[in-house]
Amino acid sequence: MTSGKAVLDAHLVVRRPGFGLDVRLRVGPGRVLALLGPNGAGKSTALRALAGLLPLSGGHVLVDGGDVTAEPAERRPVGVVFQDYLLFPHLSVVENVAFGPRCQGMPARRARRLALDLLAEMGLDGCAAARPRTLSGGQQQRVALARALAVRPRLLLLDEPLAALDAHTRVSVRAQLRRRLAAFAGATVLVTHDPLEAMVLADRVLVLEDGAAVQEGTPAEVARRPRTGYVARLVGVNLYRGRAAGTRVRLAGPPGTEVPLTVAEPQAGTVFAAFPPRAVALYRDRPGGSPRNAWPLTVDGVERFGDQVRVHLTGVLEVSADITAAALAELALSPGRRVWAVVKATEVECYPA
Ligand SMILES: Nc1ncnc2c1ncn2[C@@H]1O[C@H](COP(=O)(O)OP(=O)(O)OP(=O)(O)O)[C@@H](O)[C@H]1O
Repeated sequence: MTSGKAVLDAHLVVRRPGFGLDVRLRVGPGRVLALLGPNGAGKSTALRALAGLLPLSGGHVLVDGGDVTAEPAERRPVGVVFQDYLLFPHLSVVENVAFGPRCQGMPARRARRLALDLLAEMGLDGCAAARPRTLSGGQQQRVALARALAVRPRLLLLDEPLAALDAHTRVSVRAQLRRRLAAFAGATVLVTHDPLEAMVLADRVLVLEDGAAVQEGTPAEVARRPRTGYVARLVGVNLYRGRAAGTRVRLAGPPGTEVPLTVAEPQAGTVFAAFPPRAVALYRDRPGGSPRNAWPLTVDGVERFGDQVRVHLTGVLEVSADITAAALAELALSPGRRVWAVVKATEVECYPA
């Protein structure tokens, strides 16, 4: 969000030898922001700074307009779900959930009642007396979420919330988590390096690389118009930079060369041009009808995904193409083979850089 009342308004500056984080975050009521980025980008550092577990070198953290920058973790209206949940192994599930409210001074009976209500909401009533380690990964994740919500936070922080789960469990827990987050009235910041998790769970995505925000937008905007090679690879699109004059774009090719590209909508100046691998058609010989975006390239590698095949091509451009297994056999593609790659102008997304 860019205007209106923010639950979270933060400028996080952290400096340590060899690494600097400098990022601004605004999240409105009921909204979910995903911090997406590669290993070492600073995602966990940002989350720990928001939680008050790491001092800031500069900047501020405002929650509902109140300055909590100098407040210790336990005095902030913040609930945290850590990557490996960090449930207390010697406490029962209900005691785990009641722990935060007890620390805040709530009488034991009320804290227990609140914890039982939260567990019931999460479909965990039957597990209240159990020890956390006897639960499944998905159940532990829900206990961790209930524990974070028990302190009635205004800001919910989730660190790689699904990373500890196996792929099968992750799908169902992701859907449940999405529903829980939709019901939460405060602001949520979640950290992930899984683009699907960011796309499914968040309203907005902020991409962090090397301690700085390189892109922010809705999941659809980020996926459709990536602005860095990291994002393009994540969402699986071919991304180039070039200079546009009308519908003609000159892409930077190998050093000292330019590769012409035709796009559908006129543009001017420095642009990004992106197209998905499924938009690339491959031919053994130069196709007739002289399509304008046709490049002779060399097959560099072939990967199979079920009955789809991703072909990596090199030459004047690096291009990924998705074709069917049948097309792969028909074209007899293998590394080193020369092919023509063709992309329609209407398939290219072109936007200012
Ligand atoms: N406690 C620490 N002390 C010193 N340096 C640290 C500490 N924790 C992380 N770093 C360094 O700070 C930088 C940012 O790390 P951070 O863990 O925030 O990145 P991340 O985006 O969360 O990565 P990952 O996805 O691997 O968890 C990295 O260079 C990392 O090596």
